[in-house]
Amino acid sequence: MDAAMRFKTLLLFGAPGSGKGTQGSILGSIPGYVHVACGDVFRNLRVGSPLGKVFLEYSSRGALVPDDFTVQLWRSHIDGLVSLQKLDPTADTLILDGIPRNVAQARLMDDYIDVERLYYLNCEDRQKVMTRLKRRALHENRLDDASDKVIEHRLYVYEAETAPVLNYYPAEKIRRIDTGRTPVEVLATILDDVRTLAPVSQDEELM
Ligand SMILES: Nc1ncnc2c1ncn2[C@@H]1O[C@H](COP(=O)(O)OP(=O)(O)O)[C@@H](O)[C@H]1O
Repeated sequence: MDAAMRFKTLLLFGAPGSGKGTQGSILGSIPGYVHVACGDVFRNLRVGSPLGKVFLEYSSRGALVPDDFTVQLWRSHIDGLVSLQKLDPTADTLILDGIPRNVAQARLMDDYIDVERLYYLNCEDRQKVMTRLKRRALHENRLDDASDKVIEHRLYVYEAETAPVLNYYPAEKIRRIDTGRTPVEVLATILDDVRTLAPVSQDEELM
């Protein structure tokens, strides 16, 4: 893709259970913003399909799915949104959650996305994170968060493979947000910043 055609993108970044999905789905309901959660793209694969089997094989033990496979799947999901006209590459801003999850993915995605901000949702309280993940596992029937062992492994993978992504993007694009607070407070902090980046609407330009 032409470099000038890269998707304007805001990244939601943070450990499992840090609230990326909660914030992403709210932000994605704002006109002009489209939320894509990589985990949801995987979970929507049919369990019996070859791709669905690959996903289950890795996610059930809390491991990352291989990079090429992940970025290709993400890319075809995005292409699908564009062809269904749910995403307008010339006007919309992508809100990505759960991808890139390591530096190799960040590199593979550079051709497609222009990262304007990375919101680093950080929760110091590990116990709070464990509680959130277990509650979600019960509600959403998620295999990966059903056992302490798998959760521990997911948190380990985050520290070892995902956290280094923070050094990949320029520091001035990163905003660190404490997610020990309520979702409303976290949202307000993100929105305060998002509005400084929001494109001026055509109506305003005409005024
Ligand atoms: N970008 C990615 N790269 C590799 N694996 C991924 C990626 N996104 C999701 N997965 C797989 O899907 C699982 C669930 O991801 P996700 O729903 O984003 O969980 P959470 O937000 O709780 O971390 C991960 O543990 C991993 O196996």
